[in-house]
Amino acid sequence: MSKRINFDMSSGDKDEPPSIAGLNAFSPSLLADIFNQLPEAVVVADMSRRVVYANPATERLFGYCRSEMIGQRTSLFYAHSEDFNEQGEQRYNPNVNGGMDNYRMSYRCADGSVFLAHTCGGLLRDLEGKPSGYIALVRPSRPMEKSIDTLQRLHAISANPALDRGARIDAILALGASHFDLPLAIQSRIDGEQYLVEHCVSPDGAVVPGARFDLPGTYCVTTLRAGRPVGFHHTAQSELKKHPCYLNFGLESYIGSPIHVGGRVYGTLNFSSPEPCSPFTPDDLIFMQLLADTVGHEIHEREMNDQLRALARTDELTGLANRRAIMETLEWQIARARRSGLPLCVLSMDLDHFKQVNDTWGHAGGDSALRAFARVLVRSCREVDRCGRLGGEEFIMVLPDTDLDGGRAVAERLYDTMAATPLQVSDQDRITMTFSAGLALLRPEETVAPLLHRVDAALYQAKNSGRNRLCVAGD
Ligand SMILES: Nc1nc2c(ncn2[C@@H]2O[C@H](COP(=O)(O)OP(=O)(O)OP(=O)(O)O)[C@@H](O)[C@H]2O)c(=O)[nH]1
Repeated sequence: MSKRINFDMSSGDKDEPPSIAGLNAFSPSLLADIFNQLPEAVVVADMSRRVVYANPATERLFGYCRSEMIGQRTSLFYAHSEDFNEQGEQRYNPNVNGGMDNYRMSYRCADGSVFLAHTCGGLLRDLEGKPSGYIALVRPSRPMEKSIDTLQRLHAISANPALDRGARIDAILALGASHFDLPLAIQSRIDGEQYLVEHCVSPDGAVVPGARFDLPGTYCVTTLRAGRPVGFHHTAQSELKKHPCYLNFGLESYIGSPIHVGGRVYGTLNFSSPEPCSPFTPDDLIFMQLLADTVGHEIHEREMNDQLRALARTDELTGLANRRAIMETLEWQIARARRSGLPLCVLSMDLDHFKQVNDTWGHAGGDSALRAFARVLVRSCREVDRCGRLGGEEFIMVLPDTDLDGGRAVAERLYDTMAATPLQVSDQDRITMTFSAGLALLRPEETVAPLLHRVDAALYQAKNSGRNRLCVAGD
């Protein structure tokens, strides 16, 4: 049968904290067991403020081993000696009436770095109520609950169908900035020695998407060299104090990770601040990796979607725009020409006697000729022109800001190039091929279908009147 214990939690007075008298008798090692497991640093000092106990979390947080702390004055931990004196007046003296108290304090680690932390501390009294010493619990800035909360938020962002991929990355940056309590958040793409900001959270607007920096001038060069998450919480106190990023931007604290996309290093995710912060824990670095992996996944998905979209709009054989893509371009260019009042021409082309190529050199020979013709088209047009393959041996060119004279000039150039460029149909053979073409100028108020109808009619006319020629569409 289990032993019943009276924890005596029900103090009659609601303002009094519950008593835990009896617990010690139940388990004398209880307090030590708890202190050993706590993520908070627990320091107990005697009446002269010399350390008599420090738990394992104190060693981790401050970087001293226990023997270096025991017997030392607690001034060892303070960043500023005046704080030690002030706390001695306010809290850590036998004359204070209150018990434990919560406050924030700047501390200094064994390596000289400084951090801010929440502290709960005050006077201890013995069983007779006489002052016996002092205790302080120093809480690292990110307790476990905060990490769980951040994880839940991260999941909510990734699973939110209302957010597009860019909005998700922005939301992850904001989440990471709040998690680490570092105001500047950047997702970068690395392009050679260039650091390109793709997404950022920058409270003062000092960094904007599209900004470029030399990679060696950023802390991320360190992260990329390490190939894993890296964090430093007080640059002035570290070997990075001569780093150009510190000299130019004065960023005291930084945590960052490489972003991997499809097995390659894409860029970095990083959070930073002009202020020093609490030292980063191993958990922080794991968390950093998790955020960077999530961003990497979003970028990978975006790239795959872009590739799929491009594939759905590309003619597989020639790499030109396919019918669907060229129709969209035409719609868009017609709307643009209406707004601008500038002319728009469409040139439709069909290789002559193409069937004979297939019959002589086989389908592969015909495919080779189609690819070679596509290359001629791409080489002959301006960047703003769009070439497409409608199917079979029929091709089209959309020529913005081009009148009929301009369209004729394009066609003539193509005829000259084709006459001078035999197309490859097999390993050994190249043949000179001709094509027939129809040209039409967009009329006011005309839409895609009637325009294409007129171009087709002109092409048909070119075929019927002997091939290897251009006919211009009339009414
Ligand atoms: N190799 C290859 N042949 C294709 C492709 N698409 C259509 N063809 C062939 O292209 C040929 C078109 O023949 P026709 O419509 O008679 O045209 P043509 O021989 O060029 O004659 P004209 O246009 O009147 O000068 C057919 O043999 C089709 O099978 C393709 O993607 N690859």
